[in-house]
Amino acid sequence: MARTLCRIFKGCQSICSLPLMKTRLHPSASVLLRTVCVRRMLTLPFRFSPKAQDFSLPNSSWGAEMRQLYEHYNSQCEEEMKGEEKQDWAWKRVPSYNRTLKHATGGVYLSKIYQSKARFFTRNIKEPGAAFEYVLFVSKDEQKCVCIFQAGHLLEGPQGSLILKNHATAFFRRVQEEKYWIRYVHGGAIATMIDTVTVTHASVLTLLIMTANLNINYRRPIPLGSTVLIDSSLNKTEGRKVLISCKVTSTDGSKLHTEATALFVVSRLLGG
Ligand SMILES: CCCCCCCC/C=C\CCCCCCCC(=O)SCCNC(=O)CCNC(=O)[C@H](O)C(C)(C)COP(=O)(O)OP(=O)(O)OC[C@H]1O[C@@H](n2cnc3c(N)ncnc32)[C@H](O)[C@@H]1OP(=O)(O)O
Repeated sequence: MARTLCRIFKGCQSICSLPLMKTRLHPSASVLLRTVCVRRMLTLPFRFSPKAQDFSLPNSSWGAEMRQLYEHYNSQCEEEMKGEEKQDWAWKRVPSYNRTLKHATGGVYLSKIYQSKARFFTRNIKEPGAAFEYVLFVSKDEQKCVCIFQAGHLLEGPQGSLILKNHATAFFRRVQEEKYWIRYVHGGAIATMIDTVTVTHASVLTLLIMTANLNINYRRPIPLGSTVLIDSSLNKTEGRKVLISCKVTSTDGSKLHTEATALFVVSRLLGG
């Protein structure tokens, strides 16, 4: 018992010594310190063990569209990193792990307590491409975040028909044929991705936040297996509140699938 408590204490000490934890907001938390945030983001990968698997890297399940978009944004990151001035990047890919606590330096003691069957919700399916396949990029000025999301078969929601209304007769004749049905992504899965993207965006701006409100309008269903873009933009910050809006569109931007606003509240620990 005493040894366990000692371990917990040491674990807390080492976690609190992370650069992340050293960052403090002004008590009012109304001013978001851009320079601090940029420095934090640039040092992000070093807080994690090199053994951790980064799930935001391409894998065999990625379709052509997903790869193409990844190359597009990733090349913008690389271009900026080629130069001597490493801080002058336009976009940065956000690494993604399935066990944040385990792989965060110093987090080992905490993860032992939870004996770590715990997995990050969007990264808890082993089979690549089966569920949430995504990669996030944040922009240099921290006002924008973009996510390329490929929705896997385990995210099945409602079913719909490929047949247009004016072809209804043909549709009813062939209603038995499976090929006339299409599966769409579950609304809860879409909400999860919106929460993930907007919370990541808000995390770039400040620390220790919670989603307080998520308001979603589903405009057009997302076909299962398809790739979409999730764009988030900062609306405003007000005291401890960070308001972000988000759109889910087709990859060419022509179809609006979902739009949302999210409110995050900074923890009282930081916000006073
Ligand atoms: C290179 C990149 C680097 C970044 C890398 C980062 C990676 C990150 C990636 C991955 C990690 C992400 C992990 C995923 C997590 C996903 C997010 C979630 O799922 S969070 C779980 C669901 N949310 C909850 O369980 C909250 C439960 N609610 C609460 O705990 C409290 O209600 C809380 C904290 C939200 C607020 O409580 P109070 O006591 O601190 O604050 P009060 O005084 O109530 O509110 C403060 C202000 O906010 C307004 N407010 C609060 N709730 C509101 C609401 N629902 N609607 C509108 N306004 C609200 C209030 O009216 C008040 O406004 P006035 O200051 O008076 O102007």
